[in-house]
Amino acid sequence: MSKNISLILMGCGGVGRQLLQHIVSCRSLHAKQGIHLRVVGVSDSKSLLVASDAFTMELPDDFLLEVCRAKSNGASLSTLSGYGEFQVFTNSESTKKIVDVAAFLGKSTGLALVDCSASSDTIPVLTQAVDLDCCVVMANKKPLTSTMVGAGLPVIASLNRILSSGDPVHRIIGSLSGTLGYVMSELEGGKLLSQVVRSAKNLGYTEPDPRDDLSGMDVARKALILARLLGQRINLDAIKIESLYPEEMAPSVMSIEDFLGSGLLLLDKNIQERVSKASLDGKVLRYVCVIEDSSCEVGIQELPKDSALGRLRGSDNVLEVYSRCYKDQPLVIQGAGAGNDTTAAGVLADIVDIQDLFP
Ligand SMILES: NC(=O)C1=CN([C@@H]2O[C@H](COP(=O)(O)OP(=O)(O)OC[C@H]3O[C@@H](n4cnc5c(N)ncnc54)[C@H](OP(=O)(O)O)[C@@H]3O)[C@@H](O)[C@H]2O)C=CC1
Ligand SMILES: N[C@@H](CC=O)C(=O)O
Repeated sequence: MSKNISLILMGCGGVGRQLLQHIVSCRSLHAKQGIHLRVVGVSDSKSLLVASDAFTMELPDDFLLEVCRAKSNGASLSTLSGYGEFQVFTNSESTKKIVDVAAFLGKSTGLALVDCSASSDTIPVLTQAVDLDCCVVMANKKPLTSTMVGAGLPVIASLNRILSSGDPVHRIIGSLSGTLGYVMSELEGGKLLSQVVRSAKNLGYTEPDPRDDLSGMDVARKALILARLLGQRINLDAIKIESLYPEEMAPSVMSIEDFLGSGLLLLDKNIQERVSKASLDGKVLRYVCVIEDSSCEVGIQELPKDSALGRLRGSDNVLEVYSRCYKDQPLVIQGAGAGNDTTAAGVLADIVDIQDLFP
């Protein structure tokens, strides 16, 4: 008999939909592993669909695939009402219902809230769910306690392993943004910033608003998660962050359409000059986070072309970890750092990892 892992998925964008597809396609693998992922609810920014009786029922696989189809076509989840045995809740009702289900399942069968949104609006419900003995698994970094640093890469798991062996980590330098890794490496080939940012968005690497990446905020959130893991007691405002666009192009001033259409073009020249200047010294630009002792900062650095970070291509993340054991030669973690498939696979691995917390 399989162990059931009940879950509610919040967010059916690129990552959330891919996660549902992975869950469905891994059914026989999971059956061999003695587990069954029971999806009892899914939500987007406007609605929640939840099995009529979350204790005994789940959303069937054909319905989960229908959710993926509808959401890829840009429809809201509420358009699926009438498809099967589930209830539909909207806006504030959704939060209340998730908390109800969490209260009911948290202490009985167990429940994981899986946050694949890109919103900080989920924080209150996540907090309440944890208080109700539920687990949380997050691709979303806005709650700042996510396990999602480096998309599907084993960054946090590796650091936890080093730290728990008593090996103190004293420095981390890394390119932790799939978007900015891709952007910086493509600029070397002479492409324009405006061109490569649009490609990164089309490839699914960027946040819904690419300014979340270009401002350095997405990297800063990941850096904060790592800095805290190393014991730094800091908040985001303690991190020095270099933004790649000026204040007058901030989301509060300029719409995303204007930014992508005209704002970005104004940034092309400056960054091209920086790329050319670095190249004269045999260097390349990389947007990195540097965490050491009690400091944490994120921004552009000129790095040797033939270093691990300098060789980075595409949306890879590269992280160099220096500790007592990895003193002269760092531990290097590298691989795809963005993309729906790899990120959803990482989320799925995190869900499977918490199976021991379910009865
Ligand atoms: N894509 C990647 O490579 C990586 C992404 N991540 C993280 O994964 C998360 C998801 O990314 P991605 O799928 O690309 O983003 P998308 O913008 O494609 O999807 C976001 C989803 O969240 C939904 N949503 C927004 N607010 C809420 C809310 N309050 N409650 C429930 N759902 C909500 C949106 O609803 P609606 O459909 O109605 O708009 C949408 O379905 C982000 O936090 C991102 O930082 C992490 C690592 C890599
Ligand atoms: N927008 C992010 C997605 C993953 O966190 C990135 O580019 O790294």
